[in-house]
Amino acid sequence: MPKVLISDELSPRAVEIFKERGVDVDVKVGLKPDQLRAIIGAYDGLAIRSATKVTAEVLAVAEKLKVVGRAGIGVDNVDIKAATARGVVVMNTPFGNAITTAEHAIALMFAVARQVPAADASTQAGKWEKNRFMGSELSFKTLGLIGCGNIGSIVAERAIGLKMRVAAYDPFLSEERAQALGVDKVTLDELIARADFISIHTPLTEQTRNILGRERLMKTRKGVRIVNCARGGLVDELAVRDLLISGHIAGAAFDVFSEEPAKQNVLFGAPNLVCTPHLGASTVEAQENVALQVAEQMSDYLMTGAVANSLNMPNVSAEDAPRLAPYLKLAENLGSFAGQLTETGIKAVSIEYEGTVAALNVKPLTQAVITGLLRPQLENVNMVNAPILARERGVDVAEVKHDRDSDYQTQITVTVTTERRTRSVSGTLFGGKRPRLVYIKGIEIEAEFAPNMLYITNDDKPGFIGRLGALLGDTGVNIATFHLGRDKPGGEAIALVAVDQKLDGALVDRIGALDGVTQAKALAF
Ligand SMILES: NC(=O)c1ccc[n+]([C@@H]2O[C@H](COP(=O)([O-])OP(=O)(O)OC[C@H]3O[C@@H](n4cnc5c(N)ncnc54)[C@H](O)[C@@H]3O)[C@@H](O)[C@H]2O)c1
Ligand SMILES: O=C(O)[C@H](O)COP(=O)(O)O
Repeated sequence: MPKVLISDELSPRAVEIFKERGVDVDVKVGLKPDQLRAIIGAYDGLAIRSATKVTAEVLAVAEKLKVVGRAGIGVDNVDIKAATARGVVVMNTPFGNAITTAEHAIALMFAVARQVPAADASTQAGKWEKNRFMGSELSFKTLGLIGCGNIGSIVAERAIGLKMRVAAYDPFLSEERAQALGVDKVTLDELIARADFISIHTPLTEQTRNILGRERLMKTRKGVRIVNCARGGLVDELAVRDLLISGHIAGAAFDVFSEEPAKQNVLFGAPNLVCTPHLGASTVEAQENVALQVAEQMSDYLMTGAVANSLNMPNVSAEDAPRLAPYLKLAENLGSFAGQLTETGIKAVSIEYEGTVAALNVKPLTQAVITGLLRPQLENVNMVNAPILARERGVDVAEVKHDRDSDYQTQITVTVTTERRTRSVSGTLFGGKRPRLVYIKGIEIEAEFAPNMLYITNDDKPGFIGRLGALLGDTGVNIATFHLGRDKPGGEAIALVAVDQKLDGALVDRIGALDGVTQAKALAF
């Protein structure tokens, strides 16, 4: 039974879902980094929000970990590169809290435009300062959105409903989408020059860090109001403080901070500042959504191999997962076959899909081929890190789908090019389930993959089979199956022999020395 650790506050729905789906679950919230490191080795999955930091150090000791599930959107607290390198799938729930967060941005915009929190504190302190709190209408003002993805788009729709004009800066926003939303697609400079309100909705990445830095903030319109419901680190907090004090910025609302929990921050105490403690996603509805979704996604992955909303793996739907399972086995075995026969550096691999398989989502199959191909050289390779490891090693990977009839109803061909040669191997599924080799180097041969196999190439001359059989018999090796193929009579022949035990190196050398043998290799699947 796979075991998951929930290390941040999640709706209890998550625990229910994990249990219903056969996943064991522990809830341990508020662990310090060293406490997390001490226990993470026991878990197959880790479910988090934004508090737990999934660092390279944590991942290094997460021996069994297969999946990190983020109940929410931002994954800047997960070292995705390190997770990928260790073969850990990282998934999030990209939509579950988007409406809630957009609503919070709108709420903060109103709060800062009408100084609601300060007016509330003053009123409850019995001051009745009716003339102190002069606000600004939102209607007909320009809202500048930096980032117009899921949350930014919802903010845009709501703002348009409030009669605001919306200008959006987002390099990935198409003109058509902007038109459909009713927003002006602008450059960042245009946005800075036009906006009365600026709301930021990008992830925190190396490109977006400090996107509202001091220089840019100083170019904003005097009296601008700024809302950050995305991530600390996107806006220069010290510059905002200075500009609030100077009066250039009329108000600012921050839900997120460069360091969280933000017990102290340079912004605190600045005039017309509204702060909330990272509450963007904190509604009952959003928390139910993300907890349920993350538990479903993680359980599906652990129990069936289905992958949804992953940031480092191609998605595999729950429907596709059982259909792909036998193909994954075939793909990995074909890659492994090629990898075990490859002694020198691999320069390129081409994976061709024909027949039924070509209609499937083949990305995971390609990753399975690369996994099998690299495993003889790299022990820790798996489907998640295989593409990166291949890229790091300069292996060019090509994936081709053929719309043509093949000899078999479904066929995968793996062609590996090394410095010395190009070798191809093809396989199919018998009965839709059982992986079979059907061609090696273009030579027809039909064989199942077995745990222990002997691969031999030899000259097609009489007497070889007898000599091989005698040697195996004399050394007590039992033959399970024996398959032969050749390119032409008297030409190059291949023998693929499944045996009942692991073959030792000395015996393989003796086989390699038999008359007519050009190569002998023990293979394991
Ligand atoms: N305060 C909260 O509780 C809370 C809740 C949910 C999400 N968030 C934050 O909000 C962010 C946005 O969430 P989302 O669901 O809209 O994500 P999203 O991926 O749908 O949208 C992000 C948008 O930012 C754009 N973008 C990327 N780089 C950019 C750049 N350099 N300049 C301008 N735009 C850029 C992308 O093209 C994309 O359209 C999340 O990454 C998360 O950090 C915060
Ligand atoms: O990225 C997110 O989903 C939000 O920042 C929410 O974070 P939280 O789950 O810690 O509230």
